[in-house]
Amino acid sequence: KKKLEQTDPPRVGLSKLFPSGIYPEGELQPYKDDNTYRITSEEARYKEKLANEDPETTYNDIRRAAEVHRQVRERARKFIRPGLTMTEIAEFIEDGTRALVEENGFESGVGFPTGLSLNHCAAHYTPKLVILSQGDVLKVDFGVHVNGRILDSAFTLTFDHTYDKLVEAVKAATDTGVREAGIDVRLGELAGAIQETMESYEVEIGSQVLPVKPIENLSGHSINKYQIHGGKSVMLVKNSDQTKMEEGDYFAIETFGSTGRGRIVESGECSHYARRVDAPHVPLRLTSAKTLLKSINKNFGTLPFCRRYLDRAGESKYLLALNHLVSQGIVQDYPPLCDQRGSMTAQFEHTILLRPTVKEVISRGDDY
Ligand SMILES: O=S(=O)(c1cccs1)N(Cc1ccc(F)cc1)Cc1ncn[nH]1
Ligand SMILES: [Mn+2]
Ligand SMILES: [Mn+2]
Repeated sequence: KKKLEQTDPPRVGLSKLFPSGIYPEGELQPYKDDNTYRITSEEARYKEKLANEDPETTYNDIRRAAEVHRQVRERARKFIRPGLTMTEIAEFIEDGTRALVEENGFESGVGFPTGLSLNHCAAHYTPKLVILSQGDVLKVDFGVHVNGRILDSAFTLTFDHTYDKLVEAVKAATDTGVREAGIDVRLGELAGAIQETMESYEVEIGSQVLPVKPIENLSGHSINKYQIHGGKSVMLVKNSDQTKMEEGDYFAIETFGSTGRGRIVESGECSHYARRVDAPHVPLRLTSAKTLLKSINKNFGTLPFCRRYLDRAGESKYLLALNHLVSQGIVQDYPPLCDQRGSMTAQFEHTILLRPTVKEVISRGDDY
């Protein structure tokens, strides 16, 4: 009997490819110095067993999300070529994600809007009527969730070799961040390690030699159930944040390098939003805001969404209501984050899990 395989474009739900319901573990990295445990190794193994005893546990959910991410991105990397529009690329990724994760209400689906940030723009940017060009540096950042466990991973695509050193610098810096992360590691220290790797690279553009700068006001972040930003941030430059990474934390380790200022500003029309987990219960005067909030709660809860997703959910003429929800602090806006025009930025991002006995790089693939 021929083995059932994934198609291209990707459309076969993963439950068909993994009938056992058990999804592959990510890359395991031992913690740097094992004696940092606050608990004995027997206790650690016992906790491990509890958390991992049957395939329906949390670990298995995010591993399923990671396998979807790997299979979609493997095909997206081949599909994405100059001449395509950003909308065609976003729809390829989201249609593939929805099919493979077998989208089903709040149990599984797209984790957040696909980010397709071009050139000097680093994050939260998905231009509509823009066509990809040969010289572009494209950051592809998309998410998959299973039962609210969000897999957040991103990579950079280029179509010529001009910025190879920038891409190499950021891939190395993200791998440093992944390698140095661990239970009890201080966030400020981890940022210093990332900065050191990033700054050891430079890019030769014609006769110019440009240093690769970490983008000082972007960061990695902890991730909670249905909450893309869990409250802890991993900056990309050394700082005095003594906050420690803790056992059981999920972290998105993402680094950004730039040939520009190394600093982003919010710029352009916002497309990414999310209802705040701690949204205040303010009485809404604007009826349209009340109905839009109901639609956001029904369709997305606290998962990030974008205007395309509101259209897809049947909403229309919602901009005033959306801006009102933002001004009332009920919805958080995530505008495009861009360095100076003419500069180039790159990104790589992995989601890791700090298990009691071992660090798991859940989103690791043979591509990055
Ligand atoms: O910049 S963030 O807002 C942030 C970083 C640190 C603290 S909050 N952000 C979280 C997020 C916001 C909106 C989304 F639609 C998806 C994710 C990081 C990120 N963007 C893409 N991948 N990862
Ligand atoms: Mn991301
Ligand atoms: Mn992230």
